[in-house]
Amino acid sequence: MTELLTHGEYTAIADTLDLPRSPFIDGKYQRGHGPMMATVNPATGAEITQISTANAQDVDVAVAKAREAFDQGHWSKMDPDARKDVLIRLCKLITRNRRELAVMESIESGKPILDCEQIDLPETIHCIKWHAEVADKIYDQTAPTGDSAIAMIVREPVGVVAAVLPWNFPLMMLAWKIGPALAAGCSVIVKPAEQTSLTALRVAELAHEAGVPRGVLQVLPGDGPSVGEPLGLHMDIDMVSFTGSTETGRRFLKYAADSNLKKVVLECGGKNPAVVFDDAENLDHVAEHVVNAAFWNGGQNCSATSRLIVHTSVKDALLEKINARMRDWKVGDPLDPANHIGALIDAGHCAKVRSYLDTKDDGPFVSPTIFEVSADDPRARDEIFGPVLCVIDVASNDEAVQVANDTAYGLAASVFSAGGRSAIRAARDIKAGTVTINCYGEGNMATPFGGYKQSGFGGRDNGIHAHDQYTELKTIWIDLTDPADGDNVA
Ligand SMILES: NC(=O)C1=CN([C@@H]2O[C@H](COP(=O)(O)OP(=O)(O)OC[C@H]3O[C@@H](n4cnc5c(N)ncnc54)[C@H](O)[C@@H]3O)[C@@H](O)[C@H]2O)C=CC1
Ligand code: BAL
Repeated sequence: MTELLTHGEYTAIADTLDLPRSPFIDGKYQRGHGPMMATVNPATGAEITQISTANAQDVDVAVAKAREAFDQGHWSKMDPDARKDVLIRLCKLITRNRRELAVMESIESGKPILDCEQIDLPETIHCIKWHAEVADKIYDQTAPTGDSAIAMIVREPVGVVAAVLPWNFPLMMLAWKIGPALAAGCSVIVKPAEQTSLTALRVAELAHEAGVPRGVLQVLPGDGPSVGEPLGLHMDIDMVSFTGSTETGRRFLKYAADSNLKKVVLECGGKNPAVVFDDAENLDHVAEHVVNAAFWNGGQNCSATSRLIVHTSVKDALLEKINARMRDWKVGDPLDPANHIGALIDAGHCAKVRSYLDTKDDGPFVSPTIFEVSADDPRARDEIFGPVLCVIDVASNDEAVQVANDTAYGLAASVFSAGGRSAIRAARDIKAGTVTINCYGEGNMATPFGGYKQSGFGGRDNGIHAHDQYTELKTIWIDLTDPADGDNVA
């Protein structure tokens, strides 16, 4: 585990960061044609720097460069083991610069430095490495055609990919997209969320230093309408991989329909249940997982547990333990390694989260909050995306599963029960992309992540399955019959 520095040492690093300030296009930072945009420290409200943003004109240039790079084949047709080596080099460069990246991430996103150092940075490196290692281990197939033909089913990189990212895990979501996309041989244009551009820009620079050819990884900072929309509508982008709100995800489906039917993969919102049955064992363990799941990253996590659906018989005992644990979650300055919850991303988001709470305080910090509500209360139905846990008590285990499924979302869920069969039955019955039993988690890099219903569309991040997103299947049919034997035309 990364050794932490002191609050003062992190502040000193923050004061001396060399910050990227423009789009990264064609292997270098270039001034964009959009307006200058302030990037702001959510914890202090202070401007960190001004960033030159991209606009539709820059999107056109970046797409042309990405296409040129793809068609030249220096990356897309590079031997997979050579591509792997370059990506491993990138991981080494990220590791060498991890402290700088962790601080950059913390001051721009409000995430606790503790998480940046011990979760986001290690996971980012692990993700890119994992997919790099896959690059030279995926085999193509041949189909069962019989003796008269051989049909090869080959994977080819999908082409030019736009990765449109959220602000809640700027580096990790970057890695979830570029890891498999670059490993597959695609050219990638990243649009970071407007609140969090810095680390994506810096990683693109490091990727270039590692040997990723120019045009293969480009980063266009800017807002949704100025950069996201032209990417979504572009006629020469083959695919969009998006993580963010369901509302914006829906827009990308429309953009695709209105342009070139580009492939769209969406990882969207959630209202994720933790279901606690009457036979749940070790309520301390349950409380620990529920608290982590609800409040990690200030609840700004698409897979955060935001509904605790608990059998009446264990509710009071469990809530007592949850309340006791919540007190350990310190909220405050993200650069202080003692804090577990930093600042929420911006004032607009704080106002949204607070509109569900009774508190009248303001400022960027929101303390963890628990409500007991009925299943139809808006707090139990809307994605609040803050450190807020709604508790719904139920009279039976069957009712718990029914309430768990009573949502438009289906990203993640957890089931706590000592009964192996009933827990597995519940895991099968809950409509969600990831269901954990007697723990909370998103799986690991080897397991696919994505949602049912309005939580997702078109594919999965992570696991070998992520590579399916970024490849097309091509059939190459070879006729083996001898023309001299007669008419072979099917
Ligand atoms: N699934 C997840 O991981 C996330 C969910 N959310 C949810 O979404 C809510 C709103 O947060 P936002 O930052 O507004 O999310 P968003 O979905 O609007 O933003 C995600 C990305 O989409 C881009 N975008 C926004 N509008 C666009 C448009 N018209 N065309 C193309 N691209 C566009 C943004 O610039 C950003 O890069 C949050 O309160 C939360 O409930 C937010 C971030 C991540
Ligand atoms: N937790 C990973 C995906 C997301 O929250 O955006």
